[in-house]
Amino acid sequence: MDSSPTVLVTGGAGYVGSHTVVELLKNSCTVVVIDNLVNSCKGSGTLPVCLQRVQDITGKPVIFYNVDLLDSKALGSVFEKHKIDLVLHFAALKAVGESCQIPLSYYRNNVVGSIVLLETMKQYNVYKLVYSSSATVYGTPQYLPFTEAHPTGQGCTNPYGKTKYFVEEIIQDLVASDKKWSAVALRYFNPVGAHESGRIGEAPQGVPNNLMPYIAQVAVGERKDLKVYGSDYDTPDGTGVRDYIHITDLAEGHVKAIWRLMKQSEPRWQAYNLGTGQGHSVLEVIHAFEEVCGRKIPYEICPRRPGDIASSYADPSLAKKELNWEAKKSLSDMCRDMWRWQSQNPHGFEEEKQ
Ligand SMILES: NC(=O)c1ccc[n+]([C@@H]2O[C@H](COP(=O)([O-])OP(=O)(O)OC[C@H]3O[C@@H](n4cnc5c(N)ncnc54)[C@H](O)[C@@H]3O)[C@@H](O)[C@H]2O)c1
Ligand SMILES: O=c1ccn([C@@H]2O[C@H](COP(=O)(O)OP(=O)(O)O[C@H]3O[C@H](CO)[C@H](O)[C@H](O)[C@H]3O)[C@@H](O)[C@H]2O)c(=O)[nH]1
Repeated sequence: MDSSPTVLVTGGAGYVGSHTVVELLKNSCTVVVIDNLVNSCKGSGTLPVCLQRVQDITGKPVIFYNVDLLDSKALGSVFEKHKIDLVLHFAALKAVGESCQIPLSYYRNNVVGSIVLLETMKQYNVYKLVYSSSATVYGTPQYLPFTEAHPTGQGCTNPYGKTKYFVEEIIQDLVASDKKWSAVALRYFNPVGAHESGRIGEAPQGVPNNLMPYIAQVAVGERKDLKVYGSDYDTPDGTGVRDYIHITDLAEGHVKAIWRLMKQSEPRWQAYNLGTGQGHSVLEVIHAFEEVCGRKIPYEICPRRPGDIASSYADPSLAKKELNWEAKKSLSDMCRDMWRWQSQNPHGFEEEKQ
């Protein structure tokens, strides 16, 4: 990195945020995290456990504030205390099923929360933003692989997905309104795995919604068997195909995005796909996981999960061209690191909770 910016990371105690903080510290950034801990590890000291472990991994300090995005006064006081150069905005609620039950909470937290953040940034003359978006904004594929030019918003079937789309639109309007702003939306495909140290990883509260954490909990004996949602899709083996991406590769994509924003002279908006470009079926993931953990993953074939699509994978070439980023790690690497994290921390960060 040319210079070493001070980066505000919203939601930095979460899964993607904590892994990205490691990469930021490795790249000599000063990191200020805000998180209200609604979906993260807790802690006994001044730092949540996951960020204590980030400090152990990197040997560098993390500045942390337990602040809710919706609390504009508390948020403003963080901007008062630190000269922020750029914001990475991860904080959001992300459970698809829950978003259908409590949509207003999702719109308030993810959309209003983002607006409060953008207003505060403007108030403190901070105009550079990296936004955590999702391949979910593409909805049902009109073609594959998804390019950034694929239509967005039309097939978003749940409130969570709509919040990701709406915030992208809000940011684009803002960038168009004032040339001081520049923003990058990173559209993640399916982030999985854990830091190679096995010290930080994804720790879902309750029953995992996503495939890889569920498989890992079956492997470690926390759950009996996996339900495979559908075997009659139009895919090579009939099960759903996704573009799984190692969390460390994803985290590195954020550093590349920062680099670009720091250098960029023209104000602009750009979305980038962060994926490997390769799809893997549910059965392929199960078998890859069995290889690394040396255990059988019992599963049963069940009906399709409502709202699921058959296949989703990225064309990641724009990120390679413009960010000089590409995913390096294989499905086997993802499973190996996931297994190390899960087997060393069968209850996530819980042992160290108060
Ligand atoms: N993990 C995925 O599969 C995935 C895929 C696509 C996009 N994303 C996006 O990436 C971002 C991070 O996802 P994640 O998997 O790390 O989720 P996560 O739940 O692990 O992390 C989000 C963090 O934000 C915090 N948070 C939520 N609302 C907040 C608020 N109002 N104020 C302060 N903090 C708040 C939570 O406590 C949590 O620590 C989200 O925006 C999500 O929509 C995630
Ligand atoms: O217990 C499970 C869980 C999942 N699956 C299957 O595994 C595949 C992956 O499912 P995930 O829930 O892990 O991931 P999704 O692609 O459905 O969704 C994730 O990626 C999307 C982006 O593409 C959105 O960001 C969304 O919020 C996020 O959960 C799908 O075919 C799904 O049907 C199972 O068979 N059993």
